[in-house]
Amino acid sequence: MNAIEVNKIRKVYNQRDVALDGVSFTIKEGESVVILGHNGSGKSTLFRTLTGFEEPTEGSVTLLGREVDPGKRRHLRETRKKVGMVFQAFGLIDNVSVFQNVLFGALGQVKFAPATYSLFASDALRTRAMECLDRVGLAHLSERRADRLSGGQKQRIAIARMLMQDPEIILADEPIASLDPKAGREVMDLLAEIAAERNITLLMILHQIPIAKRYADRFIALKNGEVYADGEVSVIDEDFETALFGNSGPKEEPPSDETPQPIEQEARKL
Ligand SMILES: Nc1ncnc2c1ncn2[C@@H]1O[C@H](COP(=O)(O)OP(=O)(O)OP(=O)(O)O)[C@@H](O)[C@H]1O
Repeated sequence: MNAIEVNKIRKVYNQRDVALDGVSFTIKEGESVVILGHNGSGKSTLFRTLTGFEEPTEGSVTLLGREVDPGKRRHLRETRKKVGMVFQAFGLIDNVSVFQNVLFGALGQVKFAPATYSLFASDALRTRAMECLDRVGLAHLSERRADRLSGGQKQRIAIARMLMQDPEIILADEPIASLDPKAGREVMDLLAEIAAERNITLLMILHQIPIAKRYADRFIALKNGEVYADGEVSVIDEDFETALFGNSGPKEEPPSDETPQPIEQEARKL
């Protein structure tokens, strides 16, 4: 089955700024795919349309066999429950414990407001939260406040939180852009292992070509809002990089100030 189907998506802002221009692709269940492209090529807009945070001007998106329609809120919420998201800026709640952060990953499945949530969470959910923490190797930090963690630990907690959703698709938007190389490799190893062991479809935006080649099977390159190339990562060479990014190569990301991106604020409301 196809996990993701993107059909002739066009997104025009302010009736003149074309961010996506007829983007189509399909991603099979269990595939691991990286989106590449220079700044402004449309990667973030594509992610926002995939999850219904942005309505395409034309075209359609289907996730796990269900059409993504921002107008149908309940239907969309059901679809999003199966889509785990990981962001550059982690999106954790700083002043509560690691355990509570992970528990909040199941918020879509219960009725309580976040403030009272951890008081009323069932034993089954608590046990699952500890299992998710254990899977990312950080069960021993469950009682620590989230803002007292390193960047790599924060991202692993964000992954544990996402696992509470039991996702079938993971969308990772520059998951290691704020991390040093060692922490970045650990997070990528973890994401890749989890995706492989659970047959989760993994779609990532990455800027580092060597990382993309190591962790994805396939790439989709965007250029000026169009699919410039789509194929196996093994074909990416220096000539291709130059053609895609110009002579300067992909832009280095500045260190993150951990300000949540708009999509994260939206995602937290779910
Ligand atoms: N809300 C918006 N209003 C108007 N134009 C927008 C909006 N969001 C994105 N754009 C424009 O759409 C184009 C694609 O932007 P997008 O953020 O999707 O690119 P990107 O590949 O994610 O870039 P980056 O790598 O810098 O994050 C850009 O020209 C951008 O200026």
